[in-house]
Amino acid sequence: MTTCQIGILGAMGRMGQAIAATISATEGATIGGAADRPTHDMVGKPYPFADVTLGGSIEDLFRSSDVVIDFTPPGSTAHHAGIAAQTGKPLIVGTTGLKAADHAALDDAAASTVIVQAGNFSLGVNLLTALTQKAASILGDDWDIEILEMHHRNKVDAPSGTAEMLGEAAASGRQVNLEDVACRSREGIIGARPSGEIGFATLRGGSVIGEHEVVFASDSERITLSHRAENRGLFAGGAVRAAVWAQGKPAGRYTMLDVLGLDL
Ligand SMILES: NC(=O)C1=CN([C@@H]2O[C@H](COP(=O)(O)OP(=O)(O)OC[C@H]3O[C@@H](n4cnc5c(N)ncnc54)[C@H](OP(=O)(O)O)[C@@H]3O)[C@@H](O)[C@H]2O)C=CC1
Ligand SMILES: O=C(O)C1=N[C@H](C(=O)O)C[C@H](O)C1
Repeated sequence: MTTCQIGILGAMGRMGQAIAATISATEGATIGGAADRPTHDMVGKPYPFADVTLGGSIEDLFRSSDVVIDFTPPGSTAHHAGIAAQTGKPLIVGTTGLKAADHAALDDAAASTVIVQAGNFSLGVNLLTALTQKAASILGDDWDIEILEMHHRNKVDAPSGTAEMLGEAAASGRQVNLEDVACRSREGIIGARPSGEIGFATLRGGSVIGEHEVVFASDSERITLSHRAENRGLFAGGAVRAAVWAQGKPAGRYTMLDVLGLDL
């Protein structure tokens, strides 16, 4: 069995550390390299979670790896996608808060390599998106859809990538474009809720790993679909599974649903 050498980008972060622990416990996978922000204090020193030196060069990380997993803050994804395209090595993107330009760069890179991108790599959340789409396709506009999320105080983007995935699933179930019906924040005298709106609410506090609820509310009953992450290992496990899956796949843009073989 050949070993998949996985490079970790954002290796000193919360997710980087969880990914290192997962790779170390995964048969058939090893850490091909670890890199973080070039100005990070630890660059050039031994990476505490594997027998490699922490690097600051993304190009070097791609060179030493078969596949790279990227969980870095928003802002660098388009750059990372460009290097994946140049090297032809698969890139697994967990970063959230992506903008249209990031998605365009990922689409471009997917012409020459494998890109797997997901706002959430857990099995439970990906199943929740399927359930959300199904419920939204059955329930009419007299059911209001609201998506609630809570995360730790250090999260920098809102709504979460998962909330956006759930919003996309609800909109697709209703056969509408999310951007035409989304309301991502409310304040002041906002008037009555428009029919067909898909609303979002963001909570931040403490060390919450990730909690999401999709509420379907009618005049006489309410359905709530929810997911709670108990640790970061579930995201890391999904990302490492995606990295191993990506090896040898044809160039293209994929999601965790492709990796899991779930057909929405
Ligand atoms: N899709 C999914 O399933 C999940 C996605 N996420 C997403 O992953 C991302 C990271 O989350 P988390 O690990 O909690 O964040 P952290 O801030 O803990 O970790 C990010 C790491 O990346 C480093 N970094 C910053 N800029 C760069 C760069 N240009 N190149 C390389 N490394 C860099 C940071 O260094 P420094 O702190 O010094 O700047 C830090 O060590 C977020 O967007 C989050 O929403 C998180 C969990 C699950
Ligand atoms: O930043 C986080 O921590 C998380 N981010 C992802 C998101 O934005 O949905 C996934 C998970 O909920 C944790």
